[in-house]
Amino acid sequence: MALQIHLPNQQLVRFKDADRMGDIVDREKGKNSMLTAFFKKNKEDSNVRKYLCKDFPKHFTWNRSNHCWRTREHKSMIGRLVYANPAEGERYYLCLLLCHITGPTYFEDLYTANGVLHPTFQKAALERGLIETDDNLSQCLVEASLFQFPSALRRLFAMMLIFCEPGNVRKLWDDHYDSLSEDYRKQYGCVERVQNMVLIDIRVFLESMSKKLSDYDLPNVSAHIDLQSIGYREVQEEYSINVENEDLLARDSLNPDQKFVYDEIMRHVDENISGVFFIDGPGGTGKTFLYKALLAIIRARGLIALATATSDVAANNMPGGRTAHSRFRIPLNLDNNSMCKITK
Ligand SMILES: Nc1ncnc2c1ncn2[C@@H]1O[C@H](COP(=O)(O)OP(=O)(O)OP(=O)(O)O)[C@@H](O)[C@H]1O
Repeated sequence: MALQIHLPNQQLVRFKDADRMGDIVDREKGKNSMLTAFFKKNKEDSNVRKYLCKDFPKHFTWNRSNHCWRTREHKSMIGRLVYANPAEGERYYLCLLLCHITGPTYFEDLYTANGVLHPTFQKAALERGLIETDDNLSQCLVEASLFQFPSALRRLFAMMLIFCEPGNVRKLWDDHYDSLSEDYRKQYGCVERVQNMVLIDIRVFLESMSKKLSDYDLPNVSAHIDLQSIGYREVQEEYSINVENEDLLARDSLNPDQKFVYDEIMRHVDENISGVFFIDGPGGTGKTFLYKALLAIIRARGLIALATATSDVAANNMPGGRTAHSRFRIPLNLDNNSMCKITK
């Protein structure tokens, strides 16, 4: 049985389109979720406090109509918590705490570590030693700065923000600002401009992963900075894709079918004619080989070729490949008015 985990006052509420807001509130007011009922049970009965949240279903059954836990009489049941991804932030830390703390009676018990009430579950998890400090991230940036260009470091920094949830983003930024901005500091004298350029680079990476700079405790980009530079960065990113010699030479070893497609597409490029092509063939017949040859020749001419695929695995097979959702910022939930945002 999977236990639904939610942040304080964010339990799942089901309602029909026609339901009135007031009725929904009245109906849900006194209702316990699996989690709040778990707290309640712990509060009422000190004997059950020895169980972790995930083990609760082994000993209790969930009564759907009364929204409470009842002692399990017969069959055994294996419980589990619903999966939470580190990128979910606080919900992830709540799950982590619930996997280690027995008998909480309120959310406050989980916010508390070493007798201190912390403002976030993340801080409480950190104080309890359940997560590592940012030292490892900091160490990683120090190591990377020894052999990576600042542009790669900025990408790494953005990746850390998205996937590693640093506890103190501002400190990480302050500690590594010199390495993150090294190239811009050499080119430009204006301190404000350098900071803006570093932030805009990070913002581009974050936005390509559907995150915002404002989601993190980082300085703001000055309002007067040229917003076109975001588009400019994307163009720069495309121009910086390395063209492998092997892919350039692939043109000479295309088989007749591949050559036919290659010539047709390149004719459109050469004569600047728009066109849409659909290349199909059984697995292993050389479609990717052909795409690589096309991408290489177009990029070697100083033109931009965006390589996208619907899956990450397929995108990674092409140099500079990205998923279409990430590249064109395609919303996950589509309706008739959905639009993609990509700067031209
Ligand atoms: N003209 C060619 N000359 C030499 N090797 C080729 C040629 N075409 C394809 N190959 C090789 O054949 C193998 C399969 O090709 P590729 O991965 O391009 O196929 P695919 O059609 O994209 O497959 P899938 O649909 O499974 O992704 C690769 O190792 C590729 O390098």
